Amino acid sequence: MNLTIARVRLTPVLVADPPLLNTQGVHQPYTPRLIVEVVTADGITGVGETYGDTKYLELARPLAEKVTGRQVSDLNGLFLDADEVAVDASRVVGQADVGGLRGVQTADKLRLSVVSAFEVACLDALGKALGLPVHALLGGKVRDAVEYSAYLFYKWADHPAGVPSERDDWGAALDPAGVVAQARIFAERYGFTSFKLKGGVFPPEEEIAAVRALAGAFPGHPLRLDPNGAWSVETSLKVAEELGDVLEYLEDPVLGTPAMAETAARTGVPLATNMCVTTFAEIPEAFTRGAVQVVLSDHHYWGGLRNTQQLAAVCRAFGVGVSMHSNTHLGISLAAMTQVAATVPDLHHACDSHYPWQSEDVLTERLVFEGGRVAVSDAPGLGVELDRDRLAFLHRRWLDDDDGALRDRDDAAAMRAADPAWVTPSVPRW
Ligand SMILES: O=C([O-])C(=O)C[C@H](O)[C@@H](O)C(=O)[O-]
Ligand SMILES: [Mg+2]
Repeated sequence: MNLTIARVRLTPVLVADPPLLNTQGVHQPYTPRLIVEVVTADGITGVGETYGDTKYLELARPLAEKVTGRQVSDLNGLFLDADEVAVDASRVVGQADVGGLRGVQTADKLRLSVVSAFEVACLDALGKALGLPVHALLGGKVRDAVEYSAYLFYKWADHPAGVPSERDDWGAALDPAGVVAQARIFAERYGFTSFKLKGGVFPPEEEIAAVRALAGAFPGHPLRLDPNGAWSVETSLKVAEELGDVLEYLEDPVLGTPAMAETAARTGVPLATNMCVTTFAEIPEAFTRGAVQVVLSDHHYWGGLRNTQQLAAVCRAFGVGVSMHSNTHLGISLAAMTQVAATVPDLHHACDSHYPWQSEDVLTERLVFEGGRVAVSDAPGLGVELDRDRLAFLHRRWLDDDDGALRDRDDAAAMRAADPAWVTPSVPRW
């Protein structure tokens, strides 16, 4: 068996995204993703996926050259290669990813976000070569299905008039009744039993009312609210007091570890994060100060599936819970999330997934949620197959975006299509 990486194919794509609102603005009608394929000398292809914005592509290209010739089993070597890829300082100095929705931006985090897709692709290829599922390469599954939560968004019915986009059938959700209606669709279509509302869009009283309405419609179900750091400590404490009886956790109510620590010290409501702890370097301060009770891992920026396992082990040592963050990903990443989540013993919260919002995919068969869960595939590798026609179609859309307006996610720019005066709000917004 020859496991040498003979070539790497990088395919940036643009996939349809509905008009989902967050504190920065609104999702653009198409969002960039990067599909990574590693092909072994024996012709086995492994697939991975990550963020597709230009700064990720810029690193993926030299990394693809560097790893050619390595074994797909040489995952540690892959990370050494990634360490050597130069990052343009202007990409990270003073930058925060997607206007701050995913925490600090550092050169290492950028590298990890890219190499994670290569790691997943290598594991997929290795699993296919050995006839083993990825979870077996990670030590074996401890569960047969992984639970996900419904990811509710405030949402317009359509993208602004005149902006090319794909229609979706979700309708608008701009008030408590709309949020509950959206949650019912999630429950009916996918069987989700826990619900996360992306907040930071409307004044906190309106979002409190929406969560109350959800609690009334789904009594006893776990609920979460995530304003992406849009609130002050005092506002966060008020929300915690008003919703403490129905919240599983509050996610990133305030920005930064000091403010999270202050909030955590003054409420019994657990705090979760995918913003103040997004790298190993941020763990010591946050954990010793008790700033977070749940870390939402994201295998893309934490640097792959094995780093996700390591993060879970560190969290276990500190008595901090672990779950998963998600962002406009396709089926390859959902399969990867499911494979690694299946191996994490203490996974006590349903994972986030944007997948139901992504009507387009690059797979021959979409992954399925049943009873809010994705079954853990035991097929070799990730257990997914690329649909080359779909991949080519979505790549063609990326190529056709010749002014590059959609190649870098910009929620504030998308908002300006509806409201030309929109500027990214400074935080705390409330
Ligand atoms: O949990 C989160 O904070 C996210 O998923 C961040 C994302 O960027 C989300 O807010 C979005 O896509 O609008
Ligand atoms: Mg979040």
